[in-house]
Amino acid sequence: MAMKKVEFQQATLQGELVVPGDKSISHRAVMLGSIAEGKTEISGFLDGEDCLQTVDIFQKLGVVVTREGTNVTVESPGMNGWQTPTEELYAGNSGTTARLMLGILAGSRVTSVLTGDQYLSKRPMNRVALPLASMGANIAGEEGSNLLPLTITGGSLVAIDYDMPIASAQVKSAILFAGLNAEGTTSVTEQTVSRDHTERMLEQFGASIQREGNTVRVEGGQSLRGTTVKVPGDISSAAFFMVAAAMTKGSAVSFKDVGLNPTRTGILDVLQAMGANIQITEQSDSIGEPFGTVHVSHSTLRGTEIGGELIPRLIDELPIIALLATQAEGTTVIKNAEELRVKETDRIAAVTAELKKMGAQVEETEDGMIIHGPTALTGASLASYGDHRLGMMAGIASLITTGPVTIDDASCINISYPRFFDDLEKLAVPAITNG
Ligand SMILES: O=C(O)C1=C[C@@H](OP(=O)(O)O)[C@@H](O)[C@H](O)C1
Ligand SMILES: C=C(OP(=O)(O)O)C(=O)O
Repeated sequence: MAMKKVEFQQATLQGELVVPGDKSISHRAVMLGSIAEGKTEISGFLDGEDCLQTVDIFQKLGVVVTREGTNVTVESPGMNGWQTPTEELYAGNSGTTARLMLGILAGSRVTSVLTGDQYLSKRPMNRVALPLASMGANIAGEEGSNLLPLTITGGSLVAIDYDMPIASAQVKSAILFAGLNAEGTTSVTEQTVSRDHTERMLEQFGASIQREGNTVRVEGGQSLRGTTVKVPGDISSAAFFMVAAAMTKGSAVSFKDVGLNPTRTGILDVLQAMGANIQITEQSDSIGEPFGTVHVSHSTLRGTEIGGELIPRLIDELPIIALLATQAEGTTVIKNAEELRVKETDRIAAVTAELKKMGAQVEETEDGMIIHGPTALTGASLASYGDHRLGMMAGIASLITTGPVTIDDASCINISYPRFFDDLEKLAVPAITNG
């Protein structure tokens, strides 16, 4: 437990920030690099706990993964050359690791046991285990449980056509990974489009996939070859400081080389709809993923409605968006976000409870929140629930509260943004020196 007191006395944020590498892309680069035969060189890798857990799992499978800071090299014999692990494969707090590994291990030649921390062990795995079972996967829980720990006995799989009942890139990716090893052509159809990093990266590794409308098809039996992956900055991490810059007077921050994949940029749409000043420059997609520099500066904000197809495009940003809404004039409605209830914690209940402790006017609904603003917030003792996004929301809240914010356990922030407080201190200029 690392309790942390944060006091910024209504600071202003100014300067330039290079946020850490994208978490979703970092996981997938190590996964595909390990499935592929040969050498994969990754730069800009996120050295947060979640992605390091993915590295550790492949090392236990006999893949040589070496890391020097944010440069990672993966040397693999290809997935048919993996060794049966002698230890359990521990996914830590990472839902992405657990769900995607189920899809990968199901079609491998090894038997393994996948485990997770106390939070991950409560998160639903049936969303992947059931469609994988219909492909012939052998995944078994303890005494009939469908939660982690799960034993996966790799074996031959058959293709399926899967209509996704929920918008989840983790489910889509798990099925596509399994489809790579299945007999026939697997298709996944989404009602609402979720992040498409898996599809993009499969192509980078030499796989042939077909994308038609909301359907992706992958033919089984393809072999992948190692490649070079450049990971852009994580817009989900940048979102915390984007919100901070938008809501604190006098702030102006530039985010360099941040990922701008359209399936991830819902935060920019919301900031714009709320009246924030945003400019995007230096755009490029030379690395298989669009990226660029985003400039955000303070302005008066108004409430907005967030729901429908926008939700998967900003799902991890909703805790910090809820804080932003407390500073906007009028009402912000967040709906269709019931997926928040099965993240690292129930993020609807947790965000509502923590914002209320600071005096926010926020109401919990079944599938979201209703927030009225603007409200002056007061410092409070906040809980992170072991959830990195809650911990960072509390850290950013300290910029606008009168009095300090105390976070019961801030160590969970290392899951996705180990340098979070360093970056916060680097950008913060005490209001008093700014006049
Ligand atoms: O595929 C991914 O990398 C992720 C997908 C999302 O989860 P769901 O697929 O459960 O929506 C997101 O919340 C998570 O942080 C990362
Ligand atoms: C939900 C998240 O991640 P995961 O599902 O990988 O634990 C997140 O990073 O906010």
